[in-house]
Amino acid sequence: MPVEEFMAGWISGALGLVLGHPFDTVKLLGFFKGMSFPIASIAVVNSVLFGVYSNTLLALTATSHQERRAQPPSYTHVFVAGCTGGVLQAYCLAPFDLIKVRLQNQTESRVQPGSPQPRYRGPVHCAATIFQEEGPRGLFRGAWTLMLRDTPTLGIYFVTYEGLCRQYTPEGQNPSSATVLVAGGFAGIASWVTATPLDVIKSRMQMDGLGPKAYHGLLDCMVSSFRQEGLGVFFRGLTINSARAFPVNAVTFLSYEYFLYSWG
Ligand SMILES: C[N+](C)(C)CCCC[C@H](N)C(=O)O
Repeated sequence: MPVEEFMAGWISGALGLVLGHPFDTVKLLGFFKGMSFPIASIAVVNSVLFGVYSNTLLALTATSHQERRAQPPSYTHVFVAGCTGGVLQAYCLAPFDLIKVRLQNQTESRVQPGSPQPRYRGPVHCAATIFQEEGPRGLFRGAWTLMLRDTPTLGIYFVTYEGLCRQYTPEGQNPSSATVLVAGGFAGIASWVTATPLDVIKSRMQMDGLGPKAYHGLLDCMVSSFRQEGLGVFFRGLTINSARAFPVNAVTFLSYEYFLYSWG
């Protein structure tokens, strides 16, 4: 199994995340809360995504990354490979994402004297507490929704990227850096726009392990969120998600292509 894609995915994911940092902190309101942790986890997760994507394409089309410019795979194959990468990355992401969401939603301040002790003192303490209070399966709370969020939307991600690259690149050539940046940026936006409704629901499911249960499952969470807050609830965070998605994914794809090119 070719491993360069895993390595390129690893490094490019980390680079993309550094750029996304300011956007994530705005999204959080509490600056830097829960942010050191995703830097480490995104590298692992992105490596799984790109590695599985590329190796699935290899299995489907018998072409390596280098051969694919001359013999481009069909969009159906790109979509299926993206979805496959999406399923596995969601599974790896689930516990990290849960911890991030729990830390982000903590309102108690750690620094102000006299304020109540925060429930979680940091990512490791958070993981240990969830494990103790909610059991090992508790660490995968919301994983199913995360998988539903990421599977089709990562298919869309790679199809958008490939489609835009092909559109603006003469046949048989490698896309220019500018093309990769723009295609990567729009791939991120397309993926996040379609992922946002389930992203909202996913975070609510992840928070639901604390205190009395508010929802009986994914469908119940969707219906009651809709009833209480209207259709707009499914688009919460859409603007900030898209604004963040462009630079993060432009850099992710550029560095991914760059590393594969220079190694290959
Ligand atoms: C599928 N969904 C849109 C949720 C995630 C796309 C992941 C791409 C990148 N790691 C990023 O954080 O933007």
